[in-house]
Amino acid sequence: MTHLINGEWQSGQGPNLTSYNPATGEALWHGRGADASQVDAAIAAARDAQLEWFLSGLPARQALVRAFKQQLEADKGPLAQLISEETGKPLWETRTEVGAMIGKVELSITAHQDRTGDSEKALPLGRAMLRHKPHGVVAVFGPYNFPGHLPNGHMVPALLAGNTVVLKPSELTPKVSEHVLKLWQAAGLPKGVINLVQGELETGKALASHPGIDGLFFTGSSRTGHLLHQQYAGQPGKILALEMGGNNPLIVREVADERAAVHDIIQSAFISSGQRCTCARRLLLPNTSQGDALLARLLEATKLIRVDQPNAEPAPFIGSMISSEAALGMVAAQRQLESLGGKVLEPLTVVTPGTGLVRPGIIDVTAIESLPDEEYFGPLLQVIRYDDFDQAIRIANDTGYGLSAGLLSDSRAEWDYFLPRSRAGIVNWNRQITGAAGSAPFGGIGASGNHRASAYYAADYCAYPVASMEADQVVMPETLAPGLEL
Ligand SMILES: NC(=O)C1=CN([C@@H]2O[C@H](COP(=O)(O)OP(=O)(O)OC[C@H]3O[C@@H](n4cnc5c(N)ncnc54)[C@H](O)[C@@H]3O)[C@@H](O)[C@H]2O)C=CC1
Ligand SMILES: O=C(O)CCC(=O)N[C@@H](CCC(=O)O)C(=O)O
Repeated sequence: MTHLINGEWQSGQGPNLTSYNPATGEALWHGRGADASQVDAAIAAARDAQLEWFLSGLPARQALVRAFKQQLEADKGPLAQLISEETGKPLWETRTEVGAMIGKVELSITAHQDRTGDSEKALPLGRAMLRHKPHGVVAVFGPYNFPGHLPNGHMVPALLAGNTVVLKPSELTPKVSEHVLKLWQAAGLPKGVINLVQGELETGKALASHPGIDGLFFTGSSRTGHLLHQQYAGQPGKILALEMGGNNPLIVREVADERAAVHDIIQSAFISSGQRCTCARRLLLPNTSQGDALLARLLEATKLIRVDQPNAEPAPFIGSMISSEAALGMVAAQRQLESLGGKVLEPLTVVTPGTGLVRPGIIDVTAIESLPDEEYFGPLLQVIRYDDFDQAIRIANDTGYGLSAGLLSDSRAEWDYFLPRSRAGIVNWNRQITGAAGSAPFGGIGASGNHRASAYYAADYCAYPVASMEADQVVMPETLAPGLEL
């Protein structure tokens, strides 16, 4: 059974859907996508459940998400194993993904109170109250790279605020979503409060364009986010939160600890096989002998990165990309950059044909006159050599995206110079640019997002403020406005 609608598991009525273990090519899960009538039914179920869910009160909603957290804690081994099988990410990494899902619960409870809590101020006659209300029924779209953590990052705050949810996960990771929904059910999920519709484009479009949703929370590619924005046009009353990709720069200046700099570069560029929206795509290195030395050391360290089956011992740093098609796409991207004048320094190569296992690559693109402003979503790092800091900052900002950016420099003055000039929502100094904290807001500008940051600020887009002036009785004011006689 594939879809959870109104508390019942159903088979799909849409096209066939299969998911694979990308590290082996083995099929993992079969089903059929939800067709438009099932999307309709999911939205109707969410609508029917919504008021009761909101009126159940914050303590009851907190109790459900905490019960879900307990289910996650009891199931963390199997869930990490499943995420690893369906995404190809190493087990150590999927364990951290499940840890992030668990951590999201208390963080979201705190954020809900902090960002959207109630408050009261005394007025001469009565009081001014601030409360927040849920939007109603919200659609959540998730990507494949964190199939547990990223949809969870929208759903937990949405539920706490009193919304009901229709989740459309990535078609590449349906098994993880089905499993997670079973944990929600084991936690006592009331029927209709979360509905799961699986499927590809047809399901996604039916959900995104449905007049019955009050909000759409999307994490995924910039291309899809832009399409959704167009579909949403003309509905100013509805909330749309877009978390999209990036073409993220990392600038290196003078650093004493070269080994630490190489570590931060590798963690920024290649973690999760480069399949993080925050990954560094462009490394800006000075045109100096220190820049040469750092590059040589980076190339050496990149050759030594262990790429292997996700559950191999000793553990690999990276496992498989999401699919063999994605791996071939990265080979094609490298070829394209090469044809434009890029020089391959360390080739990105497919390890086992027919799988998503690829070795990370590094390409010098300094000579390319018009470098494509593309997010190549995989382990391919573009190196750009620069002459001075201002030029480096100009190149770093020469992108329509604006998700993450970083500076590796032992100079505080350089950080103070960089920070106000950088154009991104996440800007780090002497830290890798991946691995953002859930206790901070998370989002980008330009083609990376629409100023509805998630993580700690997800609470903001899950509810709207209601301001009330209240008094316990109707009372006559002491003075009347001019011209009134009563
Ligand atoms: N800023 C952020 O927080 C993050 C951004 N991402 C970005 O996500 C991308 C990788 O994830 P993908 O799963 O490939 O993203 P994607 O954009 O292909 O898909 C995301 C979701 O949208 C659905 N979808 C695709 N086309 C649609 C359409 N025309 N109408 C309605 N729904 C549609 C998909 O089925 C999936 O559920 C990368 O670009 C990455 O940078 C990933 C993680 C975090
Ligand atoms: O939402 C949060 O709790 C923090 C955001 C987060 O987890 N970011 C990760 C992954 C984002 C991605 O690429 O999918 C990161 O910054 O590495």
